[in-house]
Amino acid sequence: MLSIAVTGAAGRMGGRLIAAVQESTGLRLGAAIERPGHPALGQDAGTLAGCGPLHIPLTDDLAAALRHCDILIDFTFPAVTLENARVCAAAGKKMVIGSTGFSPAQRDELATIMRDSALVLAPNMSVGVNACFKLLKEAAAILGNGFDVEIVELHHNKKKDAPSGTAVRMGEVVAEALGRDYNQVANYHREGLCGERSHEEIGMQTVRGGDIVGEHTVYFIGMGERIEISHRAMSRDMFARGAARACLWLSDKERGFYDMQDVLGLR
Ligand SMILES: NC(=O)C1=CN([C@@H]2O[C@H](COP(=O)(O)OP(=O)(O)OC[C@H]3O[C@@H](n4cnc5c(N)ncnc54)[C@H](OP(=O)(O)O)[C@@H]3O)[C@@H](O)[C@H]2O)C=CC1
Ligand SMILES: O=C(O)C1=N[C@H](C(=O)O)C[C@H](O)C1
Repeated sequence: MLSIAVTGAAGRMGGRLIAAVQESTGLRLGAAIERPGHPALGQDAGTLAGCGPLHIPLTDDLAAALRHCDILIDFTFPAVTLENARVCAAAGKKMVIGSTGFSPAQRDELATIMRDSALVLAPNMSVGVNACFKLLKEAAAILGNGFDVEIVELHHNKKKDAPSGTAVRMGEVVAEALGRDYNQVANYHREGLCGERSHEEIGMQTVRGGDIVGEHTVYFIGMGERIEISHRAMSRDMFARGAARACLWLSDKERGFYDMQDVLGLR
């Protein structure tokens, strides 16, 4: 039985992660961590997550919590994740990371911090979105350069990063399949007399509002026809179940930097 620690335990994903861990054969919650000063500190993690008392109070002491845990699941924010990774690396523990919004430099820093351990980092842990990554690669390869690519993502009004990590990964997958450099061709902003669309660019559009869990559509727009590949998340549970699955998959990995394509055998 693997003992799992969850950071950001009182957050939107935190509760779903605790429930998914408790529901997974082979996993049990070992600790739930929140930031120092959080009003939920001391409350029972299971009760907070809505899955009944687990007699595990929320703590702000990650290092102490990790002593009796095997893997940390971290869905927080890049700067917090990097701090948590340092504590994990020092304790020789593995990580499953769902935080989004890492800069390339932060991603490199994470790889350096965790070089002697094993981690799964993925902007989206759902099976559906990971299947979409494969479909997008195939679609881009078939359609080639004859179609303009635009990506639109919709999320709730509390989301802090834009565009979503999933939308960026979708853009990277399509760009790579078309032989383009995503960082050169991504266009995040059109306003005023901005000129005609270049053929190579990939437009990235962000919508924020209400309680939308997460929706992504990639448009391949040609002359006289259009293909749309869409994913709609109806709840956060499949992200959490993906993270639990990643923990089980990591159990026999000593070191390495993986993502959900590895976990799901889609590479
Ligand atoms: N990979 C995937 O499949 C998915 C990824 N995500 C990503 O997960 C991340 C979190 O999303 P969401 O749950 O909606 O965000 P929330 O803001 O609801 O949750 C983040 C939690 O982390 C807490 N926190 C802040 N600092 C620390 C700290 N030092 N130690 C422990 N906890 C801390 C926050 O506390 P406080 O609010 O008080 O600051 C909050 O409770 C985002 O980056 C999001 O994009 C989301 C869904 C799926
Ligand atoms: O913040 C969220 O909510 C989500 N974030 C992830 C992302 O940025 O891609 C995944 C999911 O769409 C929900």
